[in-house]
Amino acid sequence: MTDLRLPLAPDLPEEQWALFLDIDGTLLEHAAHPDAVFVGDELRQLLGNIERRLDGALAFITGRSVSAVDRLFHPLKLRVAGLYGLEHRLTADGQVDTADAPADIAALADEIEAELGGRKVYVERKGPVLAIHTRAAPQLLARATQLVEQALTQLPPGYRVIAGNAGVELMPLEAVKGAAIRRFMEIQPFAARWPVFLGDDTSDENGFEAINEANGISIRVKPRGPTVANYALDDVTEAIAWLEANFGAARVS
Ligand SMILES: O=P(O)(O)OC[C@H]1O[C@H](O[C@H]2O[C@H](CO)[C@@H](O)[C@H](O)[C@H]2O)[C@H](O)[C@@H](O)[C@@H]1O
Repeated sequence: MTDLRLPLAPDLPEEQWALFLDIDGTLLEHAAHPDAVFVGDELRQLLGNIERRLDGALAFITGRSVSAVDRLFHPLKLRVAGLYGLEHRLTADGQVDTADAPADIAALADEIEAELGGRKVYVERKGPVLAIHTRAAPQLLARATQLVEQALTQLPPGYRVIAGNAGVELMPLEAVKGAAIRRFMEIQPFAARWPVFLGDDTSDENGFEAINEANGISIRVKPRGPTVANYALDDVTEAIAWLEANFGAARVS
């Protein structure tokens, strides 16, 4: 991992780009609850314009489920890797392919919710992925992490725990953003383009690795810790301004 003092993302030259975007903390400011984020019409319009200008080579790469993404950005529908790549929608209007879950984690979610649910902790059930959000109760992050790590010991092999942004998530090992990006890069309209990925979180690091391997442009928004990304942008506002400047109305891919 490289130093935190990364150069700011530069203006990109005219090229055939493929753009991959994390959502929370990159395109959207964080909110107290996952459903409380704000998606403005300007952002919807910008993303729609970019999608057209890149001939469709734009995909969300997110920890949210595809259905949650569609609800947030409605009526805009884009290509998506949801649940860290356990779900894929390879065309904007296509079907959602979902990987099999190694185990049913609903009972574990019930147990964690029974202890923490009434204490401002939100247990987000995403099928094979479980997110415990402690943004509204930061003093319970350590306990939430402990409970999820205990849950891991009750599951068959094939799961891992990662730190979320103000929370912790339990997910299958196959849930990795790098694999999701590589999958898109094998198909049209992404193949043979130069990949760009903007993300802000630990779970985005492996996406940056996939981008770096392909000699693409990896950008960490608001870097707070070690990162393998090549460039940085200060915050969500700067990320959107950079997207507008490089892929928005004034530019053609
Ligand atoms: O991969 P991402 O698109 O960045 O999604 C990561 C997780 O984002 C959401 O949780 C985070 O954002 C919430 C809204 O700001 C915030 O309340 C929470 O504390 C954050 O962890 C989403 O709810 C998760 O499912 C995603 O995995």
